[in-house]
Amino acid sequence: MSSTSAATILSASQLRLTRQHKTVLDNISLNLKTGQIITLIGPNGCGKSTLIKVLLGLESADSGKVTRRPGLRIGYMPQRLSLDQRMPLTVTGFLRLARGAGNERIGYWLDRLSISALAQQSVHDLSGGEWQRVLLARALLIKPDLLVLDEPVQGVDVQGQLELYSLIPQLRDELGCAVLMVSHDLHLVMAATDEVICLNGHVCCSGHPDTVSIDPAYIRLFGARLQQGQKQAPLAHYTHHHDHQHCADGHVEHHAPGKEIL
Ligand SMILES: Nc1ncnc2c1ncn2[C@@H]1O[C@H](COP(=O)(O)OP(=O)(O)OP(=O)(O)O)[C@@H](O)[C@H]1O
Repeated sequence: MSSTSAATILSASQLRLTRQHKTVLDNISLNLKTGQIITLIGPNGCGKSTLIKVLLGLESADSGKVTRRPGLRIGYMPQRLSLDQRMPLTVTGFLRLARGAGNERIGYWLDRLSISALAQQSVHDLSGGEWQRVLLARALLIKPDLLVLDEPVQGVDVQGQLELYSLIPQLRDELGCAVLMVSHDLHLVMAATDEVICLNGHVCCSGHPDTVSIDPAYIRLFGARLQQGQKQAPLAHYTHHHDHQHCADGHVEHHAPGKEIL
């Protein structure tokens, strides 16, 4: 399905949120359609997780509007999920707690995510990467219309990151859902996303990776492209090509044209 003709399932308009005198979200608007994969990127503390929580209705913005399609099923893989260490819980037991999770579906997703061998293992004994896959299975179990992944490759080794990112468009196709994810791994995520939104309190820049990747501004933002004959792209650098400055209290000071800050 072409994302331009697809239905909007979630939109945000002019979101603003301040916490302890710091502007965390400043005039954020976005539109997410069925089948679309949008990735939020930006430095630590730039508001990515907060934006996700506001979009999901877990936190309220001070102003602005979030509209979710009525009845929208959201599978959310949070950045962190603490479990009571004293509670004995196997992976299967944990997944059974998800809404609508029967043994057959649990078995399917464990197999699909290559973690069947962990089915009876205690959740407290999982490695970081294994736990991420279990959390992903949990998000998938509810047959989401929207899959929200907050840093899905945290604690995952490089091979595992490649596998997980290549899985995301497959899951989108299989479920016919939209995906909204947070990532720091620009070079890995480019192939697995339709649109990148670069956040730093406000939206610094955004666009389709194919278009953005041939734009000189993209190269300044995310590093050099693959050169002819080069087998591997250099790791993307996180640098901002800014026409504005972020002040300590979160407000943004704009500069006159020609006075850009790199
Ligand atoms: N309840 C709160 N009270 C005060 N400050 C908060 C609160 N919630 C978030 N913040 C601040 O808002 C900013 C954005 O936090 P957020 O977790 O959204 O960042 P992030 O982009 O997800 O960061 P990271 O990449 O490190 O996960 C941070 O500076 C954080 O300290």
